[in-house]
Amino acid sequence: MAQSHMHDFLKGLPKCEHHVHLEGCLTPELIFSLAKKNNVKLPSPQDNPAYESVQTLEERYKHFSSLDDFLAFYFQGMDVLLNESDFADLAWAYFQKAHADGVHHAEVFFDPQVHQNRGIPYDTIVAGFVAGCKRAERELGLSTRLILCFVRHLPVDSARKVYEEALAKNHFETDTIHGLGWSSTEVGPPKDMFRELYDSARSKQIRLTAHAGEEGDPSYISTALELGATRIDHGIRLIEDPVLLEQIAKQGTMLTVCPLSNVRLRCVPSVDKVPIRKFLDAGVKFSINSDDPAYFGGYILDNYLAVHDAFQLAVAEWGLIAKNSVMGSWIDEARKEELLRKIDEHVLKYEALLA
Ligand SMILES: Nc1ncnc2[nH]cnc12
Ligand SMILES: [Zn+2]
Repeated sequence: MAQSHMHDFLKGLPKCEHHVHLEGCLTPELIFSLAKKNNVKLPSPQDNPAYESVQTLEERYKHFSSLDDFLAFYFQGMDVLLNESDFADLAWAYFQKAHADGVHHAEVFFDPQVHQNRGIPYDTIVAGFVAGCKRAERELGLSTRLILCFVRHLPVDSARKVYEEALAKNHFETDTIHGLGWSSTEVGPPKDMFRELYDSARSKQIRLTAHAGEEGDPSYISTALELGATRIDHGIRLIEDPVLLEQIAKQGTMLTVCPLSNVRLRCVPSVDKVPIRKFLDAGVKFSINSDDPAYFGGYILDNYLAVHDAFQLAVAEWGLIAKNSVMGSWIDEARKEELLRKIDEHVLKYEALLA
């Protein structure tokens, strides 16, 4: 297919995004403007991480040496979020961009422990993000899911505290928060540090996902599965364990792959080394996602285009990826049917266009 047609096809292909951190949508422009509005003092150019200007920050983002090097900037950037409206505006900015990129359904992560640690109340964070989600549903027709992420660099006690607060407020039963994940630094803290919390959540039928197999070896993935995760965020190192790979393919567990993130965080040297072709050949289901688009040089469509550049997938293969993304979403059957139909129509139109 001609390149320009392929761009139009991928832009219009109905997408689901399952792996995007709302705090990872905080662009350098927004960091500097919110710092000014909220009177937050950013670290000086001599500090690490350093904040001098939008341009120097953007430049620095091109040279992350690892996940932890990135996380220092990611957690620092969040300091500028103070008010409910800051959280709502951040989510809304993401949803507008996602909608323009052809996203119909978005499942978004947030890291409440990190905000609570700097004195922001749980209610401020959740009310702001929920408002952004509701606005996207109302004004853009997107369906949304909000996933609370435990972070691996803070004590389990702080995760327990936020989990208990969400439970006490009935946020899981009222579809305010639709599931739990874990993220942040991978190698170092105990692999199963959230065992007790995930056991409890599992007994309450709360949906579970987990970041695993990004920098960490495949045993991080098997631990996440053992603790009850039904999706794996990243999971690219699955390719190093053929037995686990076969098990995941057989179970139909979906990986939420983030190609541009993997390159920026040096998990792979280039997009063509993300195991897209291997996953397709092995029947491993995956979606393609942006992770932290403000930090990694692209939103979801940029990730789709980068994968296409690297792998030259056929229209039918893109149709399969889009449909697997729908099937791996935490939505009801009717919404799944609706999105699957839209994908079929879109694929048919482009096949016909080029026949
Ligand atoms: N890529 C990533 N890996 C782990 N934790 C994260 N938090 C935000 N982005 C992340
Ligand atoms: Zn992530």
